[in-house]
Amino acid sequence: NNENVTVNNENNNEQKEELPNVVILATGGTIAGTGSSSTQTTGYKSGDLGIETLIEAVPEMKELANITGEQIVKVDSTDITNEILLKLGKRVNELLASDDVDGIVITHGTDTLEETAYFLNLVVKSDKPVVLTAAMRPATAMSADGPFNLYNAVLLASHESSKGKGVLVTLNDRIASARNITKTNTTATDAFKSFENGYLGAIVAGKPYYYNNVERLHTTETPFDISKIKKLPQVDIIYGYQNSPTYMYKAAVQNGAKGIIVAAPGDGTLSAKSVEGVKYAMNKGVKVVLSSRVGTGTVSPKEGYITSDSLNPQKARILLMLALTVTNDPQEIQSFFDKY
Ligand SMILES: NC(=O)C[C@H](N)C(=O)O
Repeated sequence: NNENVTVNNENNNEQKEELPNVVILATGGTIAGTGSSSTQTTGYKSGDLGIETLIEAVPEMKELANITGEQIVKVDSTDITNEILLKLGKRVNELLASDDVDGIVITHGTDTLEETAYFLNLVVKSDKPVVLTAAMRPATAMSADGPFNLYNAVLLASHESSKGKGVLVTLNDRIASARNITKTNTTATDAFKSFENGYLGAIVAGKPYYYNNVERLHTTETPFDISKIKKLPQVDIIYGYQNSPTYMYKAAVQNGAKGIIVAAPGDGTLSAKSVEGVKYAMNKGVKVVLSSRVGTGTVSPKEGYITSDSLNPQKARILLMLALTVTNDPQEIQSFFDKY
């Protein structure tokens, strides 16, 4: 059983008083992935290595912080479930409530990293740094990107200047807000891009440089309290395309969806058949949010519909799940999309 293993990189009397205390929560992904050769960069085993091995691989982190590690789960990020999100969010809040923890790093798979990052951005109740990092190349690959990304994440998590900026994501020496970062490439090491106000900053010569502020509200500024939530409402995403049928909306409703995100072809545009599906779902009390499959841009307001602002479908799903834990009022839900 690899869950909740706690390892310290130093025994306690070697912990340095003057250094901040950073906890690394490991969830799996390619950063913990292993292949059969140094040139294997696809088809490797995701989430294979434990947190101890990740920490041992980057002894330089000990100069930055006293490091403790915990294994939350060991999965490919496509297997991160709502239950895991809740477990992770609750653990982060529990740790940050302690005076002995100054910051948190989360290692994660890249495929759904933006979903977990945005979830935490909405539910963490602290202004201490929470930083997600990942890798595009497995730990066994030549020029693996994981170790330096992990080092940079610990650097950010232990830095005063990272406080109060919401949940951060770092890969490739860049610092991004969880709100704006997204994966844009299947395999390249520069897969992550930050849209809207771009990156918050960069890490240069071992120092974070912040240039932009986060305008959207986050962490302590949201009403979402997961401490007592056992299950998140089911929200599904339905793609829009030429000739798309209505039955997927019916299937979602019949299978218990409380919310549906439409990954619409353009600016929240719906085909006649999609409108039929959306109306069917809305008549059953299901909340429908129009997002876009385009990848960038804001969905403009539409009379009678909730729109996702600039949140892509997978992030809109995260916000709608949380919104439905506090309200069923479409106008209030829209106000969350306008603010967060
Ligand atoms: N680069 C990665 O981490 C991809 C992997 N499939 C994951 O998301 O867990």
